[in-house]
Amino acid sequence: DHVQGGDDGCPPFSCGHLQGISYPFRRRGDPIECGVGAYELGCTSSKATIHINTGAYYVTAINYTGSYFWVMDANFDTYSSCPLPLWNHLPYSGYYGKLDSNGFRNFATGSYYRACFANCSRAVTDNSKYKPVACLSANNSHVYVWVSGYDCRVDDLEPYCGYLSMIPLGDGYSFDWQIQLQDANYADITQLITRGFTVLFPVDTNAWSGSVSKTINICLNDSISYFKEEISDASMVKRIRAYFWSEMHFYQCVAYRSYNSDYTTTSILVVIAIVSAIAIPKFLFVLCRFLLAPLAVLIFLAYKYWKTRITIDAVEKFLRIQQMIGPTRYSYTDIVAITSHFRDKLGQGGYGSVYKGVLLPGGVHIAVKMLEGNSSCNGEDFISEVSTIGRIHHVNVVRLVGFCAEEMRRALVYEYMPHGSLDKFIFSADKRFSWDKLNEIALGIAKGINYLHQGCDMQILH
Ligand SMILES: Nc1ncnc2c1ncn2[C@@H]1O[C@H](COP(=O)(O)OP(=O)(O)OP(=O)(O)O)[C@@H](O)[C@H]1O
Repeated sequence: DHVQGGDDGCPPFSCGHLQGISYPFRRRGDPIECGVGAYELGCTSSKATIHINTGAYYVTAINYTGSYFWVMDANFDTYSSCPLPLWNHLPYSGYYGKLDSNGFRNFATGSYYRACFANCSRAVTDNSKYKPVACLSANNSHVYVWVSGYDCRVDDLEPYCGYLSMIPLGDGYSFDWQIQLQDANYADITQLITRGFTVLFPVDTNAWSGSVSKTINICLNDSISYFKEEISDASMVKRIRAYFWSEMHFYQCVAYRSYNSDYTTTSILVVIAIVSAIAIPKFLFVLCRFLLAPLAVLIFLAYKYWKTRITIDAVEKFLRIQQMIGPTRYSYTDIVAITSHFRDKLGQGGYGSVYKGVLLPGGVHIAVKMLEGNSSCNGEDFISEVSTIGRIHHVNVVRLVGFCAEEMRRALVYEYMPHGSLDKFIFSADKRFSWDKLNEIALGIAKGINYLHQGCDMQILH
Protein backbone atom coordinates (compact mmCIF):
# COMPACT_ATOMS: atom_id res chain seq x y z
CA ASP A 1 0.00 0.00 0.00
CA HIS A 2 2.95 2.31 0.00
CA VAL A 3 2.30 5.56 -1.77
CA GLN A 4 4.31 6.06 -4.86
CA GLY A 5 5.36 8.91 -7.07
CA GLY A 6 2.91 11.40 -8.45
CA ASP A 7 0.46 11.10 -5.58
CA ASP A 8 0.95 14.65 -4.41
CA GLY A 9 0.60 16.02 -7.91
CA CYS A 10 4.13 17.44 -7.79
CA PRO A 11 6.52 16.69 -10.64
CA PRO A 12 9.49 14.36 -10.05
CA PHE A 13 12.69 16.20 -9.26
CA SER A 14 16.43 15.70 -9.19
CA CYS A 15 18.58 16.05 -6.12
CA GLY A 16 22.35 15.56 -6.00
CA HIS A 17 23.09 12.75 -8.41
CA LEU A 18 19.60 11.23 -7.99
CA GLN A 19 16.97 11.77 -10.63
CA GLY A 20 13.23 11.20 -10.94
CA ILE A 21 12.63 11.57 -7.20
CA SER A 22 8.98 11.64 -6.22
CA TYR A 23 6.56 11.11 -3.34
CA PRO A 24 7.05 10.74 -0.37
CA PHE A 25 10.25 12.79 -0.90
CA ARG A 26 10.17 16.50 -1.21
CA ARG A 27 12.85 19.04 -1.92
CA ARG A 28 13.57 21.76 0.57
CA GLY A 29 11.67 24.80 -0.61
CA ASP A 30 9.06 22.85 -2.57
CA PRO A 31 5.37 23.85 -2.16
CA ILE A 32 3.90 22.59 1.11
CA GLU A 33 1.63 20.01 -0.57
CA CYS A 34 4.62 18.25 -2.11
CA GLY A 35 5.87 15.10 -0.38
CA VAL A 36 6.09 14.40 3.33
CA GLY A 37 8.06 16.60 5.73
CA ALA A 38 10.07 13.73 7.17
CA TYR A 39 11.35 12.95 3.68
CA GLU A 40 12.64 16.38 2.89
CA LEU A 41 15.87 16.36 0.99
CA GLY A 42 18.55 19.00 1.02
CA CYS A 43 20.14 19.08 -2.38
CA THR A 44 23.62 20.09 -3.51
CA SER A 45 25.12 19.38 -6.89
CA SER A 46 26.48 16.02 -5.74
CA LYS A 47 24.56 15.06 -2.61
CA ALA A 48 20.96 14.52 -1.47
CA THR A 49 20.81 14.81 2.30
CA ILE A 50 18.02 13.68 4.61
CA HIS A 51 17.75 14.31 8.34
CA ILE A 52 16.66 11.41 10.43
CA ASN A 53 16.38 12.38 14.06
CA THR A 54 19.65 14.08 15.01
CA GLY A 55 21.62 12.59 12.16
CA ALA A 56 22.18 13.74 8.63
CA TYR A 57 22.42 11.09 5.92
CA TYR A 58 23.26 11.06 2.30
CA VAL A 59 20.58 9.37 0.23
CA THR A 60 22.56 7.32 -2.26
CA ALA A 61 19.76 5.42 -4.01
CA ILE A 62 15.98 5.10 -3.96
CA ASN A 63 14.15 1.90 -4.79
CA TYR A 64 10.45 2.65 -5.24
CA THR A 65 9.57 -0.89 -6.17
CA GLY A 66 11.15 -2.32 -3.04
CA SER A 67 9.99 0.68 -0.99
CA TYR A 68 13.34 1.50 0.50
CA PHE A 69 16.22 3.89 0.02
CA TRP A 70 19.91 3.74 0.81
CA VAL A 71 21.46 6.18 3.26
CA MET A 72 24.96 6.82 4.50
CA ASP A 73 25.87 8.54 7.71
CA ALA A 74 26.96 11.99 6.58
CA ASN A 75 29.05 12.47 9.69
CA PHE A 76 30.86 9.21 9.31
CA ASP A 77 34.04 10.61 7.94
CA THR A 78 35.53 7.88 5.82
CA TYR A 79 38.63 9.96 5.32
CA SER A 80 39.12 10.43 9.03
CA SER A 81 41.65 8.12 10.61
CA CYS A 82 39.23 7.25 13.40
CA PRO A 83 35.57 7.52 12.33
CA LEU A 84 32.68 6.75 14.70
CA PRO A 85 29.01 6.71 13.69
CA LEU A 86 26.92 9.19 15.62
CA TRP A 87 23.86 7.09 16.07
CA ASN A 88 23.64 6.53 19.78
CA HIS A 89 20.01 5.93 20.50
CA LEU A 90 18.00 2.87 19.49
CA PRO A 91 16.97 3.67 15.96
CA TYR A 92 15.02 1.84 13.36
CA SER A 93 13.09 -0.29 15.77
CA GLY A 94 10.78 -1.44 13.01
CA TYR A 95 7.73 0.66 13.84
CA TYR A 96 7.08 2.98 10.98
CA GLY A 97 6.62 6.57 11.90
CA LYS A 98 6.51 6.02 15.63
CA LEU A 99 7.54 9.04 17.64
CA ASP A 100 9.71 7.97 20.52
CA SER A 101 9.88 9.70 23.92
CA ASN A 102 12.30 12.26 22.54
CA GLY A 103 9.95 13.11 19.71
CA PHE A 104 12.19 11.33 17.23
CA ARG A 105 10.59 9.65 14.34
CA ASN A 106 12.04 6.20 14.01
CA PHE A 107 12.40 4.87 10.55
CA ALA A 108 12.47 1.19 9.92
CA THR A 109 15.53 -0.19 8.32
CA GLY A 110 15.67 -3.20 6.05
CA SER A 111 19.14 -3.97 7.38
CA TYR A 112 19.60 -6.92 9.66
CA TYR A 113 23.15 -6.39 10.89
CA ARG A 114 24.39 -3.66 13.18
CA ALA A 115 27.83 -2.35 13.94
CA CYS A 116 27.91 -2.00 17.73
CA PHE A 117 30.41 0.21 19.51
CA ALA A 118 30.91 -0.12 23.25
CA ASN A 119 33.02 1.76 25.75
CA CYS A 120 34.41 -0.44 28.51
CA SER A 121 35.97 0.51 31.80
CA ARG A 122 38.57 -2.19 31.44
CA ALA A 123 40.06 -4.21 28.64
CA VAL A 124 37.97 -7.09 27.31
CA THR A 125 40.24 -10.05 26.89
CA ASP A 126 37.83 -13.01 27.03
CA ASN A 127 35.44 -12.06 24.23
CA SER A 128 36.83 -12.65 20.77
CA LYS A 129 33.83 -10.94 19.24
CA TYR A 130 34.94 -7.59 20.62
CA LYS A 131 37.35 -5.95 18.22
CA PRO A 132 39.36 -3.10 19.74
CA VAL A 133 39.16 0.40 18.34
CA ALA A 134 42.56 1.53 19.42
CA CYS A 135 42.33 5.04 18.07
CA LEU A 136 39.30 5.78 20.27
CA SER A 137 40.58 4.08 23.41
CA ALA A 138 42.40 5.69 26.33
CA ASN A 139 43.73 4.36 29.63
CA ASN A 140 40.40 3.90 31.38
CA SER A 141 38.23 3.78 28.31
CA HIS A 142 38.47 0.82 26.04
CA VAL A 143 36.39 1.13 22.89
CA TYR A 144 35.34 -2.03 21.04
CA VAL A 145 33.31 -2.76 17.96
CA TRP A 146 31.54 -5.91 16.75
CA VAL A 147 28.83 -6.90 14.34
CA SER A 148 25.54 -8.06 15.79
CA GLY A 149 22.39 -9.45 14.24
CA TYR A 150 19.33 -7.19 14.31
CA ASP A 151 19.84 -4.84 17.26
CA CYS A 152 22.96 -4.58 19.38
CA ARG A 153 21.69 -6.97 21.97
CA VAL A 154 22.08 -6.32 25.65
CA ASP A 155 23.28 -9.85 26.31
CA ASP A 156 26.15 -9.18 23.92
CA LEU A 157 27.29 -6.41 26.20
CA GLU A 158 29.94 -7.12 28.82
CA PRO A 159 28.83 -5.92 32.27
CA TYR A 160 31.53 -3.29 32.55
CA CYS A 161 30.79 -1.87 29.10
CA GLY A 162 28.20 0.63 27.88
CA TYR A 163 26.94 1.28 24.38
CA LEU A 164 28.65 4.09 22.61
CA SER A 165 27.12 3.96 19.21
CA MET A 166 25.45 1.65 16.73
CA ILE A 167 24.56 1.77 13.05
CA PRO A 168 22.78 -0.59 10.66
CA LEU A 169 24.80 -2.30 7.97
CA GLY A 170 23.81 -3.18 4.41
CA ASP A 171 20.39 -4.12 3.13
CA GLY A 172 19.23 -7.11 5.08
CA TYR A 173 20.11 -10.74 5.17
CA SER A 174 21.03 -10.90 1.52
CA PHE A 175 24.76 -10.55 1.82
CA ASP A 176 26.80 -13.52 2.80
CA TRP A 177 29.02 -11.84 5.31
CA GLN A 178 28.49 -14.21 8.15
CA ILE A 179 32.01 -15.54 8.39
CA GLN A 180 33.59 -12.33 7.35
CA LEU A 181 31.47 -10.44 9.87
CA GLN A 182 32.52 -12.64 12.74
CA ASP A 183 36.13 -11.75 12.15
CA ALA A 184 35.57 -8.22 10.91
CA ASN A 185 37.87 -5.76 12.67
CA TYR A 186 37.41 -2.03 13.04
CA ALA A 187 38.81 -1.29 9.57
CA ASP A 188 36.50 -3.85 7.91
CA ILE A 189 33.50 -2.53 9.77
CA THR A 190 34.38 1.03 8.78
CA GLN A 191 34.29 -0.14 5.16
CA LEU A 192 30.88 -1.70 5.67
CA ILE A 193 29.53 1.45 7.34
CA THR A 194 30.54 3.56 4.35
CA ARG A 195 28.40 1.37 2.10
CA GLY A 196 25.40 2.61 4.07
CA PHE A 197 22.16 0.88 4.98
CA THR A 198 18.55 0.85 3.87
CA VAL A 199 15.56 2.75 5.24
CA LEU A 200 12.06 1.57 4.41
CA PHE A 201 9.22 3.76 3.28
CA PRO A 202 6.30 3.82 5.62
CA VAL A 203 3.43 1.61 4.53
CA ASP A 204 1.04 4.51 4.73
CA THR A 205 2.18 7.78 6.21
CA ASN A 206 -1.40 8.85 6.90
CA ALA A 207 -2.37 5.71 8.74
CA TRP A 208 -0.87 6.95 11.96
CA SER A 209 -3.14 9.89 12.25
CA GLY A 210 -6.09 7.81 11.00
CA SER A 211 -9.23 7.17 12.97
CA VAL A 212 -10.24 3.90 14.58
CA SER A 213 -12.69 3.15 11.80
CA LYS A 214 -10.05 3.80 9.16
CA THR A 215 -7.61 1.44 10.84
CA ILE A 216 -10.32 -1.20 11.21
CA ASN A 217 -11.23 -0.77 7.56
CA ILE A 218 -7.67 -1.07 6.37
CA CYS A 219 -7.01 -4.10 8.57
CA LEU A 220 -10.30 -5.70 7.61
CA ASN A 221 -9.60 -5.32 3.89
CA ASP A 222 -6.09 -6.54 4.51
CA SER A 223 -7.18 -9.69 6.32
CA ILE A 224 -10.01 -10.34 3.85
CA SER A 225 -7.64 -10.25 0.92
CA TYR A 226 -5.22 -12.36 2.93
CA PHE A 227 -8.04 -14.85 3.58
CA LYS A 228 -9.01 -14.88 -0.10
CA GLU A 229 -5.41 -15.55 -1.09
CA GLU A 230 -5.22 -18.41 1.36
CA ILE A 231 -8.45 -20.19 0.50
CA SER A 232 -8.10 -20.33 -3.26
CA ASP A 233 -8.71 -24.01 -4.18
CA ALA A 234 -8.34 -25.05 -0.56
CA SER A 235 -9.74 -27.91 1.43
CA MET A 236 -12.03 -27.46 4.44
CA VAL A 237 -9.11 -27.76 6.85
CA LYS A 238 -7.16 -25.16 4.91
CA ARG A 239 -10.17 -22.86 4.95
CA ILE A 240 -10.46 -23.08 8.72
CA ARG A 241 -6.73 -22.53 9.07
CA ALA A 242 -6.93 -19.57 6.67
CA TYR A 243 -9.74 -18.14 8.78
CA PHE A 244 -7.68 -18.29 11.95
CA TRP A 245 -4.61 -16.91 10.26
CA SER A 246 -6.54 -14.06 8.74
CA GLU A 247 -7.92 -13.35 12.23
CA MET A 248 -4.37 -13.26 13.54
CA HIS A 249 -3.42 -11.10 10.60
CA PHE A 250 -6.18 -8.68 11.51
CA TYR A 251 -5.10 -8.61 15.13
CA GLN A 252 -1.47 -8.01 14.19
CA CYS A 253 -2.44 -5.30 11.74
CA VAL A 254 -4.54 -3.47 14.31
CA ALA A 255 -1.94 -3.83 17.03
CA TYR A 256 0.76 -2.64 14.68
CA ARG A 257 -1.20 0.30 13.35
CA SER A 258 -2.45 1.44 16.70
CA TYR A 259 1.06 1.56 18.11
CA ASN A 260 1.34 5.27 17.61
CA SER A 261 -2.21 6.15 18.57
CA ASP A 262 -3.23 7.53 21.91
CA TYR A 263 -4.02 5.20 24.76
CA THR A 264 -7.82 5.12 24.32
CA THR A 265 -7.67 4.49 20.59
CA THR A 266 -5.12 1.76 21.09
CA SER A 267 -7.31 0.14 23.73
CA ILE A 268 -10.41 0.27 21.53
CA LEU A 269 -8.55 -1.17 18.56
CA VAL A 270 -6.89 -3.89 20.54
CA VAL A 271 -10.19 -4.80 22.22
CA ILE A 272 -11.94 -4.96 18.84
CA ALA A 273 -9.11 -7.04 17.43
CA ILE A 274 -9.12 -9.42 20.38
CA VAL A 275 -12.90 -9.68 20.32
CA SER A 276 -12.87 -10.49 16.62
CA ALA A 277 -9.87 -12.79 16.89
CA ILE A 278 -11.03 -14.66 19.96
CA ALA A 279 -14.75 -14.09 20.36
CA ILE A 280 -15.73 -15.09 16.84
CA PRO A 281 -13.91 -18.42 16.95
CA LYS A 282 -15.22 -18.83 20.50
CA PHE A 283 -18.72 -18.06 19.30
CA LEU A 284 -18.23 -20.57 16.51
CA PHE A 285 -16.91 -23.03 19.06
CA VAL A 286 -19.92 -22.51 21.33
CA LEU A 287 -22.20 -22.76 18.31
CA CYS A 288 -20.56 -26.00 17.26
CA ARG A 289 -20.45 -27.35 20.79
CA PHE A 290 -23.97 -26.55 21.92
CA LEU A 291 -25.97 -26.33 18.75
CA LEU A 292 -24.38 -28.12 15.85
CA ALA A 293 -23.05 -31.09 17.81
CA PRO A 294 -26.42 -31.93 19.48
CA LEU A 295 -28.14 -31.25 16.18
CA ALA A 296 -25.80 -33.66 14.44
CA VAL A 297 -26.45 -36.28 17.15
CA LEU A 298 -30.21 -35.72 16.82
CA ILE A 299 -30.07 -36.02 13.05
CA PHE A 300 -28.02 -39.18 13.41
CA LEU A 301 -30.49 -40.68 15.90
CA ALA A 302 -33.45 -39.64 13.76
CA TYR A 303 -31.78 -41.24 10.77
CA LYS A 304 -31.12 -44.42 12.75
CA TYR A 305 -34.74 -44.47 14.00
CA TRP A 306 -36.05 -43.86 10.52
CA LYS A 307 -33.91 -46.70 9.13
CA THR A 308 -35.15 -49.08 11.86
CA ARG A 309 -38.71 -47.88 11.32
CA ILE A 310 -38.42 -48.62 7.64
CA THR A 311 -37.13 -52.12 8.38
CA ILE A 312 -39.88 -52.74 10.95
CA ASP A 313 -42.48 -51.38 8.56
CA ALA A 314 -41.18 -53.63 5.81
CA VAL A 315 -41.35 -56.66 8.10
CA GLU A 316 -44.82 -55.65 9.29
CA LYS A 317 -45.97 -55.20 5.76
CA PHE A 318 -44.56 -58.54 4.76
CA LEU A 319 -46.23 -60.24 7.71
CA ARG A 320 -49.50 -58.56 6.92
CA ILE A 321 -49.27 -59.68 3.32
CA GLN A 322 -48.23 -63.13 4.48
CA GLN A 323 -51.18 -63.17 6.80
CA MET A 324 -53.42 -62.06 4.00
CA ILE A 325 -52.19 -64.54 1.47
CA GLY A 326 -51.26 -67.39 3.75
CA PRO A 327 -53.62 -69.56 5.76
CA THR A 328 -54.03 -68.93 9.46
CA ARG A 329 -53.08 -71.52 11.99
CA TYR A 330 -55.86 -72.34 14.40
CA SER A 331 -55.71 -74.32 17.58
CA TYR A 332 -58.02 -77.27 18.04
CA THR A 333 -60.06 -75.29 20.58
CA ASP A 334 -60.46 -72.57 17.97
CA ILE A 335 -61.77 -75.17 15.54
CA VAL A 336 -64.18 -76.45 18.16
CA ALA A 337 -65.40 -72.91 18.81
CA ILE A 338 -65.59 -72.02 15.10
CA THR A 339 -67.66 -75.11 14.31
CA SER A 340 -69.71 -74.77 17.53
CA HIS A 341 -68.64 -78.25 18.61
CA PHE A 342 -68.97 -79.66 15.09
CA ARG A 343 -72.67 -78.98 15.10
CA ASP A 344 -73.37 -78.50 11.41
CA LYS A 345 -71.94 -81.26 9.19
CA LEU A 346 -71.79 -80.38 5.53
CA GLY A 347 -70.75 -83.70 4.17
CA GLN A 348 -68.30 -86.56 4.18
CA GLY A 349 -65.34 -86.94 1.86
CA GLY A 350 -62.55 -89.42 1.37
CA TYR A 351 -60.34 -87.75 3.96
CA GLY A 352 -62.90 -86.91 6.59
CA SER A 353 -65.99 -85.00 7.64
CA VAL A 354 -66.66 -81.42 6.66
CA TYR A 355 -68.35 -79.05 9.11
CA LYS A 356 -69.78 -75.60 8.72
CA GLY A 357 -68.36 -72.85 10.92
CA VAL A 358 -68.30 -69.11 11.47
CA LEU A 359 -65.19 -66.98 11.91
CA LEU A 360 -65.52 -64.21 14.44
CA PRO A 361 -65.36 -61.29 14.24
CA GLY A 362 -66.99 -60.67 10.88
CA GLY A 363 -69.19 -63.79 10.84
CA VAL A 364 -67.50 -65.22 7.76
CA HIS A 365 -68.80 -68.68 6.91
CA ILE A 366 -66.24 -71.39 6.47
CA ALA A 367 -66.09 -75.14 5.92
CA VAL A 368 -63.78 -77.13 8.23
CA LYS A 369 -62.59 -80.46 6.94
CA MET A 370 -61.45 -82.63 9.81
CA LEU A 371 -58.80 -84.99 8.51
CA GLU A 372 -58.99 -88.39 9.99
CA GLY A 373 -55.81 -89.87 11.47
CA ASN A 374 -55.82 -93.02 9.40
CA SER A 375 -56.53 -91.26 6.12
CA SER A 376 -53.89 -91.03 3.44
CA CYS A 377 -54.31 -87.25 3.05
CA ASN A 378 -52.41 -86.16 6.13
CA GLY A 379 -48.70 -85.80 6.55
CA GLU A 380 -47.26 -84.95 3.18
CA ASP A 381 -50.63 -84.26 1.65
CA PHE A 382 -51.50 -82.00 4.52
CA ILE A 383 -48.27 -80.03 4.09
CA SER A 384 -48.69 -79.67 0.35
CA GLU A 385 -52.32 -78.66 0.79
CA VAL A 386 -51.41 -75.93 3.24
CA SER A 387 -48.37 -74.70 1.34
CA THR A 388 -49.92 -74.71 -2.14
CA ILE A 389 -53.66 -74.24 -1.84
CA GLY A 390 -52.99 -71.92 1.07
CA ARG A 391 -51.20 -69.57 -1.27
CA ILE A 392 -53.54 -69.86 -4.20
CA HIS A 393 -56.12 -67.22 -4.79
CA HIS A 394 -58.25 -67.88 -7.75
CA VAL A 395 -61.85 -67.34 -8.43
CA ASN A 396 -62.34 -70.96 -9.43
CA VAL A 397 -60.32 -72.54 -6.66
CA VAL A 398 -61.71 -72.83 -3.20
CA ARG A 399 -59.60 -70.78 -0.83
CA LEU A 400 -57.83 -72.35 2.12
CA VAL A 401 -58.44 -69.89 4.93
CA GLY A 402 -56.61 -71.76 7.65
CA PHE A 403 -55.54 -75.00 9.14
CA CYS A 404 -55.15 -76.73 12.41
CA ALA A 405 -52.42 -79.14 13.36
CA GLU A 406 -52.20 -80.35 16.91
CA GLU A 407 -50.47 -83.70 16.99
CA MET A 408 -52.72 -85.95 14.94
CA ARG A 409 -55.67 -83.60 15.04
CA ARG A 410 -55.58 -81.91 11.70
CA ALA A 411 -58.13 -79.72 10.02
CA LEU A 412 -58.33 -77.62 6.88
CA VAL A 413 -60.44 -74.49 6.95
CA TYR A 414 -61.90 -73.44 3.59
CA GLU A 415 -64.09 -70.63 2.50
CA TYR A 416 -67.66 -71.77 2.53
CA MET A 417 -69.19 -72.67 -0.83
CA PRO A 418 -72.93 -72.09 -0.38
CA HIS A 419 -73.88 -74.19 -3.37
CA GLY A 420 -72.25 -77.32 -2.06
CA SER A 421 -70.20 -79.81 -4.01
CA LEU A 422 -69.90 -80.08 -7.80
CA ASP A 423 -70.89 -83.71 -7.76
CA LYS A 424 -74.36 -82.72 -6.57
CA PHE A 425 -74.84 -80.86 -9.85
CA ILE A 426 -73.34 -83.45 -12.05
CA PHE A 427 -75.08 -86.43 -10.59
CA SER A 428 -78.39 -84.91 -9.48
CA ALA A 429 -81.61 -85.14 -11.46
CA ASP A 430 -81.99 -81.38 -11.34
CA LYS A 431 -84.11 -80.27 -14.24
CA ARG A 432 -82.44 -76.87 -14.34
CA PHE A 433 -79.17 -78.46 -15.29
CA SER A 434 -78.10 -77.55 -18.81
CA TRP A 435 -75.20 -78.22 -21.11
CA ASP A 436 -74.34 -74.53 -21.00
CA LYS A 437 -74.04 -74.73 -17.25
CA LEU A 438 -71.85 -77.80 -17.59
CA ASN A 439 -69.63 -76.01 -20.10
CA GLU A 440 -69.24 -73.10 -17.73
CA ILE A 441 -68.34 -75.45 -14.90
CA ALA A 442 -65.88 -77.37 -17.07
CA LEU A 443 -64.19 -74.13 -18.09
CA GLY A 444 -63.97 -73.12 -14.41
CA ILE A 445 -62.39 -76.46 -13.55
CA ALA A 446 -59.89 -76.10 -16.39
CA LYS A 447 -58.95 -72.62 -15.22
CA GLY A 448 -58.66 -73.81 -11.65
CA ILE A 449 -56.53 -76.80 -12.61
CA ASN A 450 -54.13 -74.44 -14.32
CA TYR A 451 -53.52 -72.94 -10.90
CA LEU A 452 -53.28 -76.19 -9.08
CA HIS A 453 -50.03 -78.02 -9.39
CA GLN A 454 -50.73 -80.38 -6.61
CA GLY A 455 -53.02 -80.88 -3.67
CA CYS A 456 -55.60 -83.27 -2.49
CA ASP A 457 -58.68 -81.14 -2.46
CA MET A 458 -60.68 -78.79 -4.63
CA GLN A 459 -64.19 -77.38 -4.44
CA ILE A 460 -65.25 -75.47 -7.51
CA LEU A 461 -68.70 -74.22 -7.16
CA HIS A 462 -70.59 -71.12 -8.30
N1 LIG B 1 -65.83 -75.56 1.01
C1 LIG B 1 -66.96 -76.19 1.13
N2 LIG B 1 -68.13 -75.51 1.14
C2 LIG B 1 -69.27 -76.14 1.27
N3 LIG B 1 -69.40 -77.44 1.35
C3 LIG B 1 -68.28 -78.21 1.31
C4 LIG B 1 -67.01 -77.62 1.20
N4 LIG B 1 -66.07 -78.58 1.19
C5 LIG B 1 -66.73 -79.74 1.31
N5 LIG B 1 -68.04 -79.53 1.38
C6 LIG B 1 -69.01 -80.50 1.56
O1 LIG B 1 -68.47 -81.64 2.15
C7 LIG B 1 -68.51 -82.76 1.34
C8 LIG B 1 -67.27 -83.56 1.41
O2 LIG B 1 -66.27 -82.81 0.86
P1 LIG B 1 -64.89 -83.45 0.52
O3 LIG B 1 -64.11 -82.40 -0.19
O4 LIG B 1 -64.29 -83.95 1.74
O5 LIG B 1 -65.37 -84.60 -0.38
P2 LIG B 1 -64.88 -85.05 -1.75
O6 LIG B 1 -64.34 -83.83 -2.49
O7 LIG B 1 -66.04 -85.64 -2.32
O8 LIG B 1 -63.75 -86.08 -1.41
P3 LIG B 1 -62.21 -85.84 -1.11
O9 LIG B 1 -62.12 -85.84 0.37
O10 LIG B 1 -61.56 -86.99 -1.75
O11 LIG B 1 -61.81 -84.55 -1.72
C9 LIG B 1 -68.78 -82.21 0.00
O12 LIG B 1 -69.60 -83.10 -0.77
C10 LIG B 1 -69.53 -80.94 0.24
O13 LIG B 1 -70.91 -81.11 0.28
